[in-house]
Amino acid sequence: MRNICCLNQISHYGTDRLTGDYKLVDDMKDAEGILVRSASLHETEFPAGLEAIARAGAGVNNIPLDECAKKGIVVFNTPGANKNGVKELVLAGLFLTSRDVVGGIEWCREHAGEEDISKKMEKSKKAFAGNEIRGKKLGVIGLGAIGCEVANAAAALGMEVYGYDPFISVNAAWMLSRSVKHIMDVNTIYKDCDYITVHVPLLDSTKEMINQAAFDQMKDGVVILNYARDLLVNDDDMAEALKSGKVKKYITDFPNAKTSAMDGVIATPHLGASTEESEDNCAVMAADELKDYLENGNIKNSVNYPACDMGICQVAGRIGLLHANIPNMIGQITSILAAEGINIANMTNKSRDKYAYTLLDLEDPAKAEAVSHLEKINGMYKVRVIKG
Ligand SMILES: NC(=O)C1=CN([C@@H]2O[C@H](COP(=O)(O)OP(=O)(O)OC[C@H]3O[C@@H](n4cnc5c(N)ncnc54)[C@H](O)[C@@H]3O)[C@@H](O)[C@H]2O)C=CC1
Ligand SMILES: O=C(O)CCC(=O)C(=O)O
Repeated sequence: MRNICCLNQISHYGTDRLTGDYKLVDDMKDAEGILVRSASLHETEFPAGLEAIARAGAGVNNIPLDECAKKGIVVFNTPGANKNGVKELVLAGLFLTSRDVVGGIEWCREHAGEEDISKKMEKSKKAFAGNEIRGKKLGVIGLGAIGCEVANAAAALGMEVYGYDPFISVNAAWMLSRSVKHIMDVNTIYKDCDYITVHVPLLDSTKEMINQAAFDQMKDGVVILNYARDLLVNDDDMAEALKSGKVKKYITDFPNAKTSAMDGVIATPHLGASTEESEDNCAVMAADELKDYLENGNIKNSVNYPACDMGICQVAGRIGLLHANIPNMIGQITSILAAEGINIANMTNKSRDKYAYTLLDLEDPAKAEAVSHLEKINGMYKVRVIKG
C-alpha cells in the first residue's frame, strides 16, 4: 500500500486517481508522497520513506527544493494548470483599479433600503468615476504561463501591452500575441506604463523587485497589480509611493499586516487559483505526476530534478538513482551492476544544475547487495527499486 498525505484540501478529481494501491493518510510519518497547495514545508522534518512532493499549483516557494533534492525527494508542480483562473482575476484587478467599483458597491450598501437611493445616486456617482483601460499601457513582468495569458487578454481588450521576461521559454514565446511589445529592459516598463503587473516566481533574484528604485522611474499615478507573491514588493517603499501619489492603487492577492492596512490598497485573500476549474486541473496533474513517479520512476514537471520518461518497465527490473551531478557516477553505477552480473536493458541519465537522475531497466532484478553498493557511492542520494 502506498500512503499519500494531503496537506491541504485537494480536489477529489485528483485524489480519486489515487485508488487501488493508494491510501490517503493524515500523518506524513509513513507517506511515500505528499500532495500540497500553499502549506509551508520549510520547517517540516521529512520522513525517510518520502519519495516525492507534488505541489498542486505553480509557486514552490513554500518547499525547500535543495533540501529535498539532497534527500532524494523529487518535487513537482503543475505548470499552467491554474493560469486561466489567475488571468481572470488579474483582469478583474485591472477593472477594479480603473473604476471605483468597490467604492460604488460600498455606497449602495450604506444607502440600502432608502426610498430615494436612485435619486441620491445620480448626484453621488461622480465620486466613483474612473478611466477605461483601452489605450492604456500595461507592463507585464514575467511572461510564463500566467503572464502570457494576461498579456494576450489585455491586448485583446485594446491595451498597449509591453512584456518583459529575460528567460522566456520557446513555448511561451509561441503563445504570445504578436501585438505584445517585447521589452528588453524592465526600466522601459517602469518608465512608460500606466499599469504594471508582476508574474514572476519568488526567488532571491526577484524578492522586493518592486522597490523605491523602481518607483522612482515610474509615472505618477501608476497602478501596480501583484497576483504573484507579497515579498516581490517592498512594503515600506509601497507605503511611501501610495502616500505621495506615485502609485494610485496597489491591488494584491497577497495582503500582509502592513499592506492590508494601507490606503489605496485593494486586497483579496489569495484567490487567484481558487476556482473549481483551476483546483481540479492542478489536483489531476499533481496526482498523475506523483503516480507516474512512484509506479514507473518517470519525472514530469519536477522543479528540482530533470525530466525523464522511460514509459512502463517491460523487463525484469527497474531502479531509479537520485544523485549529485558529478563525474564518474555512471561509471560507478554500471561497474557495480556488471560485477553483480546484471545486464542493463535500457538507461536514461539526465542532469539539472547540481542534481542528476539515472533510470535503469535491468534484465534481472537488482539484488539487495547491489542496491547496498549503489547506495554507498559518494554523491548518491537515493536508490529506488521500482520493479524487481
Ligand atoms: N495568485 C495565485 O493564486 C497564484 C499565484 N501564482 C504566482 O505566479 C507566479 C507565476 O506563475 P506562472 O506564470 O504559472 O509561472 P511560470 O513559471 O510559467 O512563469 C514565470 C515566468 O517568470 C519569468 N521570470 C523569472 N524571473 C524573472 C525576472 N527577474 N524578470 C522577468 N521575468 C522573470 C520566468 O522566465 C517565467 O517565464 C508563480 O510563481 C506564483 O508565485 C501562480 C498561480 C496562482
Ligand atoms: O493553491 C492555491 O490556491 C495557490 C495557488 C498558487 O499560489 C500557485 O499556484 O502558486
